[in-house]
Amino acid sequence: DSTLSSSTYPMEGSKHGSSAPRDQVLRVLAKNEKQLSLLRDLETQKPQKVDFWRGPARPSLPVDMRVPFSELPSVKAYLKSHGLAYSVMIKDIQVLLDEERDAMAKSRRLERSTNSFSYSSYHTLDEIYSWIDNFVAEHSNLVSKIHIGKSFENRSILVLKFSTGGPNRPAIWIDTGIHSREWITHATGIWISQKIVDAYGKDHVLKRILSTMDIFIEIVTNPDGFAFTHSMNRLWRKNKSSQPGIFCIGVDLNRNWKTGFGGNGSNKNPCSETYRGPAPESEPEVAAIVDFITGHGNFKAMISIHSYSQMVMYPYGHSLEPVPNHEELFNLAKDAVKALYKVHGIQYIFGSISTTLYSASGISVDWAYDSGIKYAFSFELRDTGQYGFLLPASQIVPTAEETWMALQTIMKHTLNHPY
Ligand SMILES: CC(C)C[C@H](C(=O)O)[C@H](C)S
Ligand SMILES: [Zn+2]
Repeated sequence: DSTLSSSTYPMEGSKHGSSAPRDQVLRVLAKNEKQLSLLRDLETQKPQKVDFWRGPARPSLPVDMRVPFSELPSVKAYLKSHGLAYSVMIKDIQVLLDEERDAMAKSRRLERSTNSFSYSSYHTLDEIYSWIDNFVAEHSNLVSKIHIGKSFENRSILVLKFSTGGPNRPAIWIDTGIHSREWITHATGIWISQKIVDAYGKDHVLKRILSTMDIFIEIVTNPDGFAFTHSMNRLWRKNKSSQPGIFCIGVDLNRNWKTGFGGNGSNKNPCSETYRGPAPESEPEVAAIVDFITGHGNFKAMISIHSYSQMVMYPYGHSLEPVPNHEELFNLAKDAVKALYKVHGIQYIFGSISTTLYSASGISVDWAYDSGIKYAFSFELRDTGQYGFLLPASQIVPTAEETWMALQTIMKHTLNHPY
């Protein structure tokens, strides 16, 4: 029931998927709008020929697309016939998938033998949920676990609350994993959670932040999709909701929010990777967050973390209209990117979503902004395409360390600019 003909990768057990995919990821440099629209046409063909890892945005930004092995000849011919220059970015996805799975198996053996948790490895949903229980039990003075709802397939949706007391303090929201294939984001969310409890006693900025504000982190924002990336399709992006009579599965949870819902930059085709769903907040994973944040009523910042491309962006995605405090957000994004760069020399770009990347409607940070949360950002973590979503586990800690500095910059600004 995947939207792409041949792209299932049974991860557990079998060495090679049932369909030995040998899919490739091509990087296409479109010279102009005409060429970009030729690429967009590829997505809507039946059966879907390509899965955009980086969708058509602007001529200066590369388009990365995964092509099933069986479609490679026709897609390459299509590109050539339209004068679309391309290079092979990943020549055989299965090699990276095998390396990733072997690394996880090795780490799992070590974790079990030493009864420890490795912050430099990727984990399954069950491993993350049991880490959450141990983590909360170990740091109950600072952390608690909140159950904000159930996913479409009835999995618990969990949020970590970091608080030093006081009812309903001004709060900061961080979510990772809304797109299930963006594994570096869950791993970063876990590392950052650990960093908060580690640094709380020592880091004076963090101490100041937690003396007046609460921090909420939702690590697995799309649990059904995440479980599916481990079981059947590592490159799954959406949730797993289904509708009677509709063949394709899943809604893009970052197109299902009310603000700008249905605009261009989202797709009404259920087989599209950016399918917005039948109605705003139709998806339980989105409704749970909306209800929680609205019910709390005192959130001052939202940071939604994605991968990949190395960007820090702010609203709007659904319109080219600058938001009222766009200058403040531009300067804050610039400071965040500078703080990030200082750690490992990784260069991010920044700006508003619609001008920096592409128009995207029904996204979480536009909803947050229009709900009064003035400091709303969407991060795109490493890398810029060498590995894409299949970023090696060796880059988890370096990525998390630099992301932490960007987050601290935004949290400090929020603390110093109460509203
Ligand atoms: C704020 C938006 C544009 C983020 C983007 C997406 O949801 O498409 C990620 C890169 S997947
Ligand atoms: Zn994403």
